[in-house]
Amino acid sequence: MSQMKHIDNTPSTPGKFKIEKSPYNRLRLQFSLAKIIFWSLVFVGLIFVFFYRSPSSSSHVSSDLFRRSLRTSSYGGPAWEKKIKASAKPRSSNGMCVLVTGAAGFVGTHVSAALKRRGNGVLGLDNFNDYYDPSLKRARQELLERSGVYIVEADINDATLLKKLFEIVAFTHVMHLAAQAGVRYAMENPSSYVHSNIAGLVTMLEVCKSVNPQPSIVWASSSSVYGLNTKVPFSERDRTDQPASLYAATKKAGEEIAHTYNHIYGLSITGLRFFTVYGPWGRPDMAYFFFTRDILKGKSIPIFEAANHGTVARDFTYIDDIVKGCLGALDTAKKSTGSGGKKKGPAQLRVFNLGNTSPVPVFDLVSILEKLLKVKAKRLIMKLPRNGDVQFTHANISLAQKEFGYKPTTDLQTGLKKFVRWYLSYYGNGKKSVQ
Ligand SMILES: O=C(O)[C@H]1O[C@H](OP(=O)(O)OP(=O)(O)OC[C@H]2O[C@@H](n3ccc(=O)[nH]c3=O)[C@H](O)[C@@H]2O)[C@H](O)[C@@H](O)[C@H]1O
Repeated sequence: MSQMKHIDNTPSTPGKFKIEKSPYNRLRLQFSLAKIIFWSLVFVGLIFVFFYRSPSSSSHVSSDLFRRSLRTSSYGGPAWEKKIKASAKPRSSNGMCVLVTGAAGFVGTHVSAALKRRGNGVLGLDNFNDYYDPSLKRARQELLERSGVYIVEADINDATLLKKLFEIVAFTHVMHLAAQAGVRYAMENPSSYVHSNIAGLVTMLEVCKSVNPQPSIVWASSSSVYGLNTKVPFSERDRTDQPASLYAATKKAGEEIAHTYNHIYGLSITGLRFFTVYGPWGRPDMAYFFFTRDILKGKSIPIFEAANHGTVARDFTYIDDIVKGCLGALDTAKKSTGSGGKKKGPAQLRVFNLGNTSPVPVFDLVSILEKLLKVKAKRLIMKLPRNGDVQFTHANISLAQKEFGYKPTTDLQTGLKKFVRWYLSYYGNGKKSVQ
């Protein structure tokens, strides 16, 4: 009888679901249905994740977007390629042809203009981000366009675009200046440093290693890699394993990444450790720049001092000297040895300090500005914040001097005079607002 009951309760065909008659079986059916629905959803979800989140498909998505933008906007098309070719064409047939990343930036603009002036082919690349007033970057772009340098508007993380640029032009050199700069901002927006200074650098090197011929690369490292090093003046042989800010750490990481790409792929790479570069068309986030703005506005300026009233000083380096250093590094860069992503032999790997060799206390910087602006500064003495600033920097430049005759010639007084003249002509007497 119990067996009968069992058989009776077992459905023979879907149409004969006697189970419905039993509350227990109804529950079991509902449970099974719920299980089927649940696992189906999980399955569909996994398929979704696989197709939409896998690196290869996301690169398809981005390359699709790129292709779309090639067709519809300023990217792509014969007119776009013509502009690129014209900008990158050297005056003489065996001349250098340089891709300058961060071309609308402070150093990028000056280096691009100098290269163009001496007859090199130059193409700029910049993402025009709003870390500081983008209208200043646009003004620099206009300046460059007037001298025949075209800037492609894109991010260095856009590998598809980078590859496309190398298809259009066989760049002999890359001057890689695009970066997230600023020591203190790294506390506010750390990921922007990883995005530009690490991921962006790797993207750029990946493209450079895979193209044929591989270009030689010169790129911007920073004096900040010396971090807590106390041995002065800073020499390239000194330790750089104690960065004091995330900015410094990403630049130091960049130097190690450069070693890897040189070692594995035969890329010729030169890193330049810039020491607090200043001058006309400079960066508004830097002290000399916003001190000028605030002194003119009658606002107080925070001047940092170290413990026990210790002097904070910088080896301020004028932009024209830095430009000479960049050109010297490009001119002495040997060819990369790899091709098609394969190393054929050892390649050049260098690091140079580009500083001024005479540190000046920030107090003196302010005194010089007061005289030039003819306005008394409202000084607000503050303790050096623990957010990345180091007490002093001082470059030993003998290596760059030996290798390409680097010799800075502008003292802070002379350089600031040129900066102030530019500032007043660009912004007026503090009336035009600086963001
Ligand atoms: O050589 C570098 O590798 C770096 O140089 C630059 O960093 P820094 O040398 O720190 O320049 P910058 O901020 O102008 O401060 C100058 C001085 O003013 C002091 N300072 C600063 C701000 C303030 O409010 N008060 C103050 O006294 C401050 O303590 C310092 O002593 C670049 O920004 C950076 O991107 C990187 O390229």
